[in-house]
Amino acid sequence: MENGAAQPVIVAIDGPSGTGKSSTSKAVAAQLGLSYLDTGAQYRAITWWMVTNGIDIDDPTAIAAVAGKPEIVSGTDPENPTITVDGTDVAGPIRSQEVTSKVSAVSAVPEVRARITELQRSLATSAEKGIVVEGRDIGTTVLPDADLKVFLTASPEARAARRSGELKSTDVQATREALIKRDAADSSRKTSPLAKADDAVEVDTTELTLAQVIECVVTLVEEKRAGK
Ligand SMILES: Nc1ncnc2c1ncn2[C@@H]1O[C@H](COP(=O)(O)OP(=O)(O)OP(=O)(O)O)[C@@H](O)[C@H]1O
Ligand SMILES: Nc1ccn([C@@H]2O[C@H](COP(=O)(O)O)[C@@H](O)[C@H]2O)c(=O)n1
Repeated sequence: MENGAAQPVIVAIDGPSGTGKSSTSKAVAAQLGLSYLDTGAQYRAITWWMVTNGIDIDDPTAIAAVAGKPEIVSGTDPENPTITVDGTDVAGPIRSQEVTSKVSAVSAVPEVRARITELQRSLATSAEKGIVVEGRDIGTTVLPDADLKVFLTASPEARAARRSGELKSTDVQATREALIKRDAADSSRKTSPLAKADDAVEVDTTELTLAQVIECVVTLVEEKRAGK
């Protein structure tokens, strides 16, 4: 560019539950001065709205009929990501066990995905310096032209141990089963399933510390920017 300013860079980070997408994406965005978008939080927010408004989660037609109603707003500062529904801060409630157990059913409804995908694209294109967007279908569907695509993986055992530590739960086996069940639902849905894009760089984080994963992704972004 003429004034020497860096071009905005779009980074897509996908992968199954508990692979470190949120922790990594937030830190990479903060280090590089980019915006950050947690797309899982958006699907959780619309699920929270459905539950709060008594919509039958087992009825995709009922979900589709109201998918356009809630106004979901995501704040994209990696130091302070926010999420509101119709003006209410839902950052806490969207992490409830009830929302976690229902989000895969809601996110499988095509009308929900169309609505949320539109929001995601609009936030990505308006991020002045660029953005790190994390989810399940970012590299394959939402932002197929992203400058860098990363697909994080980790063994179910490592992911369950991490998640149990976070939730202060001692039942690692139950956590492992819940993760596997959610991944299976997210991977088998018809519309934009959880999948690795053909041109994504796969990073197995099982034996890596969070700091090592962050460093790896920052290096990948810097290499892209340098045209390597
Ligand atoms: N490489 C790592 N080593 C150890 N712990 C990690 C690593 N990466 C992430 N964690 C921890 O694992 C937990 C899950 O990480 P995180 O929420 O970032 O995963 P996620 O892929 O975004 O999960 P989900 O899709 O379910 O939201 C967090 O407590 C985080 O601190
Ligand atoms: N791009 C995405 C992101 C998320 N989902 C759905 O949301 C659920 C919650 O995601 P978390 O990352 O917050 O755990 C996830 O299980 C998916 O059902 C999605 O479909 N697409």
